[in-house]
Amino acid sequence: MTVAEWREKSDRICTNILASSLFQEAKTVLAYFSFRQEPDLSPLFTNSQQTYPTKTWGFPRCVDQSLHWFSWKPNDAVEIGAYGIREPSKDALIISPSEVSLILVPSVACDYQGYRLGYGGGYYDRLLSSPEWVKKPTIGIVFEFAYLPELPVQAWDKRLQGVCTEMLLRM
Ligand SMILES: Nc1nc2c(c(=O)[nH]1)N(C=O)[C@@H](CNc1ccc(C(=O)N[C@@H](CCC(=O)O)C(=O)O)cc1)CN2
Ligand SMILES: Nc1ncnc2c1ncn2[C@@H]1O[C@H](COP(=O)(O)OP(=O)(O)OP(=O)(O)O)[C@@H](O)[C@H]1O
Repeated sequence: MTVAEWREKSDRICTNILASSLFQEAKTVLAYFSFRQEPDLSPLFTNSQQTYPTKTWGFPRCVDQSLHWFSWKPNDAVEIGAYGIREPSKDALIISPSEVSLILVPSVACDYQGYRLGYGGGYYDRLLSSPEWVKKPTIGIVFEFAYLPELPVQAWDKRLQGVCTEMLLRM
């Protein structure tokens, strides 16, 4: 994918997310800082869309085998964490599960059943198997070419409620 195509498709994904009532009604949203060539959601949480200060955005830090969530807003510090992925500072405000109304999940691929392929750390499967997170609305974020009829499923794989591509947001 060229950088221009990546930017264009990422922007369309952002537009689809912005149009959804689930997003519009969410006060606190968990997202991710794009790495490699994942869809880039940064237009949503940097100044351009002005979701700040109306929304609180949470981003993960990898701590041992778990994801810990911290708030981040434009101009806050970012650190380079495990795997070379950007992370909020560990001194940022902690986001507690009770305040979270939507999780945007980075995905290598998603299937029509909502099953997700990630980078193999098992982080989101572990997160979504714990009682305080299990009922949270989740949207897998993928480019259309990675939205597939069926992925191989393992016993621990958790289904996502929705999938968003540059073509559609399906819940
Ligand atoms: N942008 C972004 N942030 C994220 C995630 C993500 O998928 N995307 N994560 C989502 O969990 C966590 C990081 N998880 C990761 C898990 C594995 C690898 C990784 O480099 N895996 C090896 C293969 C390992 C294997 O298959 O056994 C690789 O891809 O070379 C990177 C990140 C937290 N933050
Ligand atoms: N609920 C869980 N409890 C303990 N271990 C788990 C759990 N879910 C997954 N794992 C372990 O995590 C490992 C990686 O899982 P998988 O390959 O599905 O990761 P992934 O979804 O691609 O990764 P990521 O979420 O980090 O992008 C597996 O070996 C699995 O044993």
